[in-house]
Amino acid sequence: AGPQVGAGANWTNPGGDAGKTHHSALAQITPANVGALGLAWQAELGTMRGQEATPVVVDGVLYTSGVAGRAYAFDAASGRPLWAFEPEVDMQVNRTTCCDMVNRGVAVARGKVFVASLDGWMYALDAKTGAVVWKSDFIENRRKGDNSTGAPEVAGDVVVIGMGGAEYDVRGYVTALDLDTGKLRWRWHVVPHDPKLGPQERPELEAALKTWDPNSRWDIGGGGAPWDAINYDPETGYVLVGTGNGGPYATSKRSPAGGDNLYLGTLVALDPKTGRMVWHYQETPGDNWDFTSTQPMILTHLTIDGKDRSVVIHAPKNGFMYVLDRRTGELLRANAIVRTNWAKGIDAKTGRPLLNPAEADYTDGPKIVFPATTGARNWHPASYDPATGLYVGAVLDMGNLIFMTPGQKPARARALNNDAALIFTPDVKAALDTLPAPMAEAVRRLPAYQEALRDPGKAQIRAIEPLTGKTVWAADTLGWQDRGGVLTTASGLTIHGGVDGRLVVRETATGKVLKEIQTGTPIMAAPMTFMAGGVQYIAVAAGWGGGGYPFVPRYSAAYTRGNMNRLLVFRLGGEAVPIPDLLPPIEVAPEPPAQAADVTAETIARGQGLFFNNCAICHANQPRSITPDLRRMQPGTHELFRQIVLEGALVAGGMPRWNDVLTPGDADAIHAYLIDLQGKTRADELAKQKAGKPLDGPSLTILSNY
Ligand SMILES: O=C(O)c1cc(C(=O)O)c2c(n1)C(=O)C(=O)c1cc(C(=O)O)[nH]c1-2
Ligand SMILES: [Ca+2]
Repeated sequence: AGPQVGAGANWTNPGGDAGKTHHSALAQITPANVGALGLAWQAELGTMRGQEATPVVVDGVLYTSGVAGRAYAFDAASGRPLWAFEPEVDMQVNRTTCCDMVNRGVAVARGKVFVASLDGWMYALDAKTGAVVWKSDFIENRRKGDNSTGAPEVAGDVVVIGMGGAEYDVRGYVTALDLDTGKLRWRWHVVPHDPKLGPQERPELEAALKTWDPNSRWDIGGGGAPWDAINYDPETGYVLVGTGNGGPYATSKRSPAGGDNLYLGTLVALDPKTGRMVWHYQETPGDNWDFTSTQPMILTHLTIDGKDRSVVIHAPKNGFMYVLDRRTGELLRANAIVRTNWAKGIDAKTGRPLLNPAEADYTDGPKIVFPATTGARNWHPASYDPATGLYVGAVLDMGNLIFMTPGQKPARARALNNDAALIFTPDVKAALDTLPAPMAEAVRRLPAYQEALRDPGKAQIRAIEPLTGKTVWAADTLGWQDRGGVLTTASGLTIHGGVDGRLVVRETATGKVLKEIQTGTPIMAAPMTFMAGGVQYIAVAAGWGGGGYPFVPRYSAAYTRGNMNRLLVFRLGGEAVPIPDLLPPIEVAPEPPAQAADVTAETIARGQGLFFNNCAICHANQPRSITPDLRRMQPGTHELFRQIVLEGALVAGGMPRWNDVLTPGDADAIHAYLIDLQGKTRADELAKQKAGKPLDGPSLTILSNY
């Protein structure tokens, strides 16, 4: 492939073109006529979980994926459904999914559509019928918390897929399966295994081992899960992979003697024939902060110091924007795009960050670290527009308070082992009152606390010069949970969504808004564009979810109108989008049943501990959460509580069974805690109702663990 041209009539993979630039060469829709943009067709996806996939269009057929690895095919012009596929998913996997049941897209090649299910099976479907041609289990160790949310990537005659679970107990890897048969061709592990178990699988892992304490927490797995970005680069023939964060989070727990802990937080180039590593560049040596490098990559050409260079542009979670030579991994540029206090910069000579442990190592006490674990960037695809030279994407300039409990704990199988608590800077001030007094005092003394008060954070759609990191324009979104994917077109348009349900069209050069369409469903996924029957269309998946999904922001259409997941397709001269009705006001929590006779204050306290250890990552107990608000359980749910928690009575709906870790006594203690909480919630809400106040006040503090 030569210089970047962008996608044409077809949009052949979720990134659009071979470089995954999310840029289109199409120009039928222009700044002059975009005022006439309206709905061409829509498809309801029958779920209220998140949508993150960018659709693919090949010769008039639109293929895409949805919740837990469902796949769909539509006639791209008319929206006529051609087929739909729903994998049989073992919902026990939800015990180790940090960030909802999302899926980021399909691959299409050789008459087949490839999609990976949440529980780690690759499905090759007949592109014409949706029938399963083969399926292949790509999880290495089913006793661990491995799962899958990413899109498969075709590289020659293999399909490559990553996995997730680095907040739990996994050792990360990518897997290559034979395109025609699904047979395992190779696997590349991100981090070494316990050296006591014998030689490493590959020479590059023997090299990596030298950067780990021999007494690392191998039992927890080390992490590194490459859960999103994988790019096959036809120009070099390499597969580029962005690897994930360390597990547990803190280096001092994971690898007590320190070290870079290769290949965490790294871009690696692999040979797709063998899986052998060709080069690597570690963006976050010795990751402490869930700084994954799994964020989407863009492959293009840039003129640097007068020379044309084949580059990868990468802005991972850690707050820097990197430009690397994609043949060699040589660092060409690195600039901070947000506040970063974990590193003072990147040394251009060595390519290494200038680490700042005084401000960011939380081994001996709480720290406020910029950026937050949510990342300066996350999975939301950005776009590179070659005409203006602008990288346009969602950027979050925010930090978090991070702290951990002292000492080492035993690993818990298929459970959270990240061992760090997080409070985002917009909530830090309010949250200090809930912390033990000495910790709150320590936080108040941090220089970064003043910074958090001065500017708790902002989320923006920004246009950035990749070589300088300089922002050319920025548009505020509604809050840190309002982040979205971006499309640019050769006609000078930038298109993105908002979680309040708007589709926004801007002028790429200036950011000026040219058109807004209210859809009534939150839009986080990236819009894409294609031609069918001589007409240019713009398609986007709509639905709130992903990391932090149980905390539905008040400003999102998920909160005000439900979260009716849809695929929305637009064209010039289209119609108004049908908008879902407003939800009725929240009702007072129903009266809970009486506590069992033997319940004491200790039972309730024990139940609360168990709840926060096992349940709270999904059940945030927020009004209008996607997972049930357990302060509002109906009598029937209370009656079935043990069956639901221990026997899997609601497993089909996504609620796993827990009888392997919780005893009936534990389940009863959790129930006692929830009955107590429901009673208090009801009393509080009755008082509010009496005072004529709304029941859903300002958003509660977010204490996240992902
Ligand atoms: O470490 C991991 O294995 C892992 C997996 C995932 C995922 O698979 O979605 C996310 C993260 N980490 C993560 O740190 C993160 O911020 C995140 C956001 C999202 C999302 O879909 O919104 N997924 C994930
Ligand atoms: Ca993670």
